[in-house]
Amino acid sequence: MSAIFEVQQLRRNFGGLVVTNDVSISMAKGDRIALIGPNGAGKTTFVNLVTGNLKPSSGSVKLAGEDVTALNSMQRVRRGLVRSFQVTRLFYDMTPEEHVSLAILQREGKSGRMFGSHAGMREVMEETYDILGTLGLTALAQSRVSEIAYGQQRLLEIALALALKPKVLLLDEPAAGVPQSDTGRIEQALEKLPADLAVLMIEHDMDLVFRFAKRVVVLAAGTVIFDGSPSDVTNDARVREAYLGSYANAGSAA
Ligand SMILES: Nc1ncnc2c1ncn2[C@@H]1O[C@H](COP(=O)(O)OP(=O)(O)OP(=O)(O)O)[C@@H](O)[C@H]1O
Repeated sequence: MSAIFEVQQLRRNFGGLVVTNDVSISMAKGDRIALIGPNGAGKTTFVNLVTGNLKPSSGSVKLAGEDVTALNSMQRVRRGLVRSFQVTRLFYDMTPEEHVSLAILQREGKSGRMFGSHAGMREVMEETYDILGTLGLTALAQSRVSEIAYGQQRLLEIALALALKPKVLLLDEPAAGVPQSDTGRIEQALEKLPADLAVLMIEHDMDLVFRFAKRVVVLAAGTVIFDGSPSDVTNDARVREAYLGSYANAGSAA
């Protein structure tokens, strides 16, 4: 199958430090990939390079065959390369329904005006409730964000990303800060993401990684040291070494 998303030889130096070392990753429609690695491996830097928040020293990013390396992050979003929003960008006095419908209107370049037409409004509301349903948020559609649990706020971030109609969705630690008792809800929501959407997830919660991912890519010191099946990753000698090294150095690991 042809790649919907192709990163080739992406490299980023900070002074003499190579933080992203010629990373290549290719994704087809419907892929479910987890990007893991010890603390400081370069995962966040990689996502920032891919989204256009950071300029690479060399290498390229292609989306649906188009080279987007020279485009800024908004231009990439418009073409379908979307990263989940951060909870800090939610408005606590607004409802999930308002957040998602406004994101759809923004995508359509119609911020607010479409509410003038009944047909237009109905379409926006149908799409809003489809997306909220996918993420299990329908019952909370009209609650204030300040009243809903943190795990559900994180699901709303993903809802906002879906409202932008992504081809490729980058999820930055969707379970971070979520109590263990609520991670099942995140897992169920991720299972219901559109089947043809390509999803790359950075996550430290290994249970979630193993349940979600069909493929795991491991970064260590900016380099891809493993790209393969979840069943093989735990037995890979380089991966074990990278994690053991990070335990020894930092006392913790992803
Ligand atoms: N702007 C910068 N200038 C210099 N060094 C940087 C900069 N940004 C990141 N680094 C370094 O790049 C390395 C990778 O950092 P990055 O945050 O991408 O790792 P990470 O895998 O996301 O880590 P974590 O899992 O802890 O979030 C680290 O050594 C970090 O100190």
